[in-house]
Amino acid sequence: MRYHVSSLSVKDVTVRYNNGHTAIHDITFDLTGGTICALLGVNGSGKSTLFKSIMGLVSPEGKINICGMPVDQALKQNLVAYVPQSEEVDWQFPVSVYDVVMMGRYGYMNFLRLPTALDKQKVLDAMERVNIAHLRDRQIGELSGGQKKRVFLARALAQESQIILLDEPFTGVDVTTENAIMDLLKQLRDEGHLILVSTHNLSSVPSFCDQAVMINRTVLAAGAIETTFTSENLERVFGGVLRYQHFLADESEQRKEL
Ligand SMILES: Nc1ncnc2c1ncn2[C@@H]1O[C@H](COP(=O)(O)OP(=O)(O)OP(=O)(O)O)[C@@H](O)[C@H]1O
Repeated sequence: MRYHVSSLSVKDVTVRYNNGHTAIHDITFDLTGGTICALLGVNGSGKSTLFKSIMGLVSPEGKINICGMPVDQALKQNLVAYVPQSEEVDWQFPVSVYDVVMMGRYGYMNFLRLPTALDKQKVLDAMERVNIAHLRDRQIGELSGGQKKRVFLARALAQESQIILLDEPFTGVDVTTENAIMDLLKQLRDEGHLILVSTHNLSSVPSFCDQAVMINRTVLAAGAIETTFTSENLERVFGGVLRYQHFLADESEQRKEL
């Protein structure tokens, strides 16, 4: 049982990569537990860079506070779990589904990494919760896109972190898996977790997210979904891309009427 109130505070965060490119600048927002927040922005707007900053994988200027602690301290306490974009994973790496989910328990083990009975039970529970227990001995490269996503979700569940970051969890998954992932995120939200999820699937955002942070290298809009997920803000963030989506929706409505 954890007694931390989960919170994430990002203040004036700027990331310059080694090639001199400023990927994000002056990003500021605050979130507290029991929420699902969508992180929205076009390709290259800096969503993954922001996740990497929160995970301590890049060193930003500015300040990130997790449950009242600096990033390195929060990571040592297993307070943040990360579900990466599929492109960032080496699927040829020879590990089984069970091995990947067990990685979520590494932060609880000593340097010998010998799992206890509790670690093994948590891994089994996590696999069952996302319905991949039957795949436990499969090599991760031998899975479908949706199954791969579930494996990394299970790793995050096994880690039992208060804060869960998901980078495009719906890319390449079918509608059934997408709904299953959304239901799981809602359950975790109701259990008090703080969930930050980047997605290009705008149509599902209002039905499962409570808040949104919209970025294009810096924050363009942030707040409750009712006040932030407006056509005006979406136009600012997505511009012509969104107009095209509307056009397609209108077209399919017309087809139904014929
Ligand atoms: N390691 C790197 N070195 C230099 N520039 C980088 C690096 N990683 C990302 N960038 C650049 O930083 C910017 C933001 O990239 P990032 O991957 O954070 O965007 P994103 O919003 O996650 O995009 P997408 O929706 O396509 O996944 C882009 O212009 C990208 O080219």
